[in-house]
Amino acid sequence: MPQRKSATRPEASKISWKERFGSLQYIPRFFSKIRDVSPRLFYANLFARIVNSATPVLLLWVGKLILDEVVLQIDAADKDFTRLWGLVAVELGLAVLSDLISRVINLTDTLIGDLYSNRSSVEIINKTAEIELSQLEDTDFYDKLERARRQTVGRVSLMSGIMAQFQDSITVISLITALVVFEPWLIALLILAVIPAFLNEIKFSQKSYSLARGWTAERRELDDLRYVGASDVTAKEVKLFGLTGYIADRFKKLSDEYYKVTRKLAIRKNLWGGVFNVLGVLSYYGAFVLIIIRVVAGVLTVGDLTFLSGSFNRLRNQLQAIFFRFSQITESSLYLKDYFDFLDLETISGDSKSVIPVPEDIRDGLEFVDVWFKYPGQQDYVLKGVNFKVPAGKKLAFVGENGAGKTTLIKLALRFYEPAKGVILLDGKDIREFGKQEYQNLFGVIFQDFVKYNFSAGENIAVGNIKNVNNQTKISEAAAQSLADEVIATLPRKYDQKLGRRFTNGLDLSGGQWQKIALARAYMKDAKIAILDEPTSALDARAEYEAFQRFIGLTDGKTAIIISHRFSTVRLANTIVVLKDGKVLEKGSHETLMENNGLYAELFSLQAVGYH
Ligand SMILES: Nc1ncnc2c1ncn2[C@@H]1O[C@H](COP(=O)(O)OP(=O)(O)OP(=O)(O)O)[C@@H](O)[C@H]1O
Repeated sequence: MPQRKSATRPEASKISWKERFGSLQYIPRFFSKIRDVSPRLFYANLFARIVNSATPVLLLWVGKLILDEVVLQIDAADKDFTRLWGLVAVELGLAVLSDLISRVINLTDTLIGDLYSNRSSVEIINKTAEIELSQLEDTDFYDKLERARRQTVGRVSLMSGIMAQFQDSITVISLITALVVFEPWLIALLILAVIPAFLNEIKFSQKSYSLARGWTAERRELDDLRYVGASDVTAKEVKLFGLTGYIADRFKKLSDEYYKVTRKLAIRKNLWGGVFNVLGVLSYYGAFVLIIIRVVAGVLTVGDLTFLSGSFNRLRNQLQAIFFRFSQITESSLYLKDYFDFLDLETISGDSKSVIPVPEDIRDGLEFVDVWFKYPGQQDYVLKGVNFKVPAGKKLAFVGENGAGKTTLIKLALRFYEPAKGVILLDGKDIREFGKQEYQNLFGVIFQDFVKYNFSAGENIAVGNIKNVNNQTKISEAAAQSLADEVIATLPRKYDQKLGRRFTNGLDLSGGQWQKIALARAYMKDAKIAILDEPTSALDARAEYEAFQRFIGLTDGKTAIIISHRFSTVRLANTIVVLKDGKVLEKGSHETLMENNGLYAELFSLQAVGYH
């Protein structure tokens, strides 16, 4: 594995102040989404915050009145504590109320946060479904998706952050008003105390975002290494090949590099933060001394002293919190930009305006006419002028060496990608003219890398046509057709047996058993065109032969494409297309190809020898 040099690292891709603050424009859209999750909770939260924003200044004010009353009573000849106890009761009431409201705020924050995070996860899942495979395979795009996904939790704290900001701003306004009325010069001191710390905060949070963003790919690599090094899926190989040291080492190297840059930034941020904080403390004590002097001179009362110094201190802390949070908010809203960018992403090849209906029944067949294709961002063509036809109701098989382009042909037939040149026709019509969804619905496809869902056995079959997830008859029939019923009969909880090892009570199957389950998906829907891309490679030779014979028998009269490396299977097809380096080398029935004595005949004989 080539080691990358630190010099080639994306040294904190620069983000301008405009970009930084520009991202705040996403906040209204973000809030309207939050409100829509639950207007009741949202407005309750807002109301509670408004009420609670007034309590600090009220508490300080009542505290001042209490002290003044105490001083009054000390000197009074006729002591009367009625007012004093009344004030203490008010103070107590305010404190209890403030605590209760804080709890309401916390509760509604959590509830809205949970609801919103659930909803946005669903949104991301839905959006991903709309996106073209070619986009999903693009690294830049994948980074964007990654950032959007990672932020599900971050967005919740962003919400409470903004709400708290709103609440604190009201508190600050009330405290400032109190200070302006009493001692306006205190405000000047206050500005001196907080502005430098604020600028420092902004500067460093911007740097840390740039850094994290610049390192997205590396952080993804770290995640991947963490997964490879510590997962049940990889454990077998990692242990056997003794890879732990190698993986841990790679992880350590990369994470150390990342740590070094983040440490440097964290130290600088905290050093400067410390300096500016001292400035803040000095200004507070400056203000304190000035107030004391005025109290001693008799201009202010002792109550005023506690009120003003309390207000000043509270205001300083509150302002610092606001500024600190502000930089967090602008940082999170940069992620918000990633999230909305993702949601707003144009799905590239949407249907053209005038789509034509897909055929009810395939009459002519599926035809590739001089199809050329290369993967996005790649230099070389993977398909180079491919021509073949799957006549309606017939079975066609692809054979060819690894990497010849068989799966790519399927991806093109399914419109996951578009040909660079040439055209694919269904019943004589360019497949791009059909509505994509309707067109893709014509197919029943099982890929070689089919997904092993951590669902029940029944659901794992039903995914072939999820509408029928509750139709046990249909699921059992499909299982019987693919011989998955024999596998299911051995499971303790039969169709309800959870598969996979991820969850407790889950049961893993052998490769061949999984394939039988996956194969059953092909029988779940009455697809017009069935495609099996090597989903039977883990079956033993006899089982695969049997599976295909059944498949051909059960889909009699249906159009089907089969990819297999086993010639005993391939020969069952009506037409066989031999691919080599993205070109069709030969095509015809088994008999014709054997007579031709070309590559097919050679490979067939080679395998036949292997069987004897
Ligand atoms: N997403 C992709 N991006 C770039 N290149 C790809 C991608 N998928 C496949 N390729 C390349 O396209 C070529 C054809 O791959 P394809 O999967 O179609 O081969 P195949 O004939 O199905 O092989 P196998 O028998 O091993 O399954 C290969 O050289 C492969 O490296």
